[in-house]
Amino acid sequence: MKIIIKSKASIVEGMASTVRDQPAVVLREVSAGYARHVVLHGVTARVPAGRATVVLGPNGSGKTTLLNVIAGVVAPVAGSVRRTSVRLPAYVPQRSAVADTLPMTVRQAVAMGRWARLGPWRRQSGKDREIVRECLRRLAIDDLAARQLGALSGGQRQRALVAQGLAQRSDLLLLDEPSTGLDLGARGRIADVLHQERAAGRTVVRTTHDLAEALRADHCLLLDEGRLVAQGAPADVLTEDTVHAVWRLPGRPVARPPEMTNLPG
Ligand SMILES: Nc1ncnc2c1ncn2[C@@H]1O[C@H](COP(=O)(O)OP(=O)(O)OP(=O)(O)O)[C@@H](O)[C@H]1O
Repeated sequence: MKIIIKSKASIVEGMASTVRDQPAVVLREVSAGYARHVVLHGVTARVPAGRATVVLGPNGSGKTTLLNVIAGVVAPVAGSVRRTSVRLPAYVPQRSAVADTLPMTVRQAVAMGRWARLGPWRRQSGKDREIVRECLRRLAIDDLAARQLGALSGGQRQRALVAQGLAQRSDLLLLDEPSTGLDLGARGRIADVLHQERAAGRTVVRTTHDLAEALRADHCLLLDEGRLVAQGAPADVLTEDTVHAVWRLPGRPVARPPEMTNLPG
């Protein structure tokens, strides 16, 4: 294992075993954004299969955009994205991205996770209904199943969105800040569920602002101003120096954030 941090035109390489795992997603020189606004610049990264990966970076660094690119919601303007998963990824957006006014119950919202698998008449089978019940149970929201989604608290709604993601039964689960703003109980519940998904061999990728949570993941992608500045085992990537540099924290003599120019694999 090694990590190298140099200044401009430098290399930050977390040579953890995770980077040698089979990839679930490979991005090569990806640039992407919205209309004429390019947000990601030449991102080359790997997401190891069957592992938990966190995407970190300051506000506006491009975490959601990267997740959108992996999900296929945003197409790159340059570079390539290769997903090895057979199924479409399950994407759990930030709850602020979901309208409060959606006229549906929690059960209906979770059942939407089955839509891609339903037949032409969108009729749920007994198995679909069982999967929905199971996902409601796993997120401890079965007692809220008949409530309107818009009438829930932020934390309850977040759990409903995660349940919808699980209901898709994808082998690649993408979550945008699933724990932000949640109380300890809700965070713990979501952490447990994601841990179980990973233990079942699924690939879990989530964005977060929580360093402690990030350090518990297997793999970390660190973004700064739309560029990948480090990837590897979280303990190797999230060193004090790197964190101070990327988040521009005061009290450290780091002139500028490191820039990744070379990647393993
Ligand atoms: N739909 C959009 N249209 C135009 N620009 C967008 C859109 N979504 C995001 N952006 C811009 O892209 C840049 C990166 O945003 P993104 O949401 O990917 O960052 P982030 O790292 O997830 O931020 P945060 O930590 O605040 O959630 C920002 O400058 C943002 O204003």
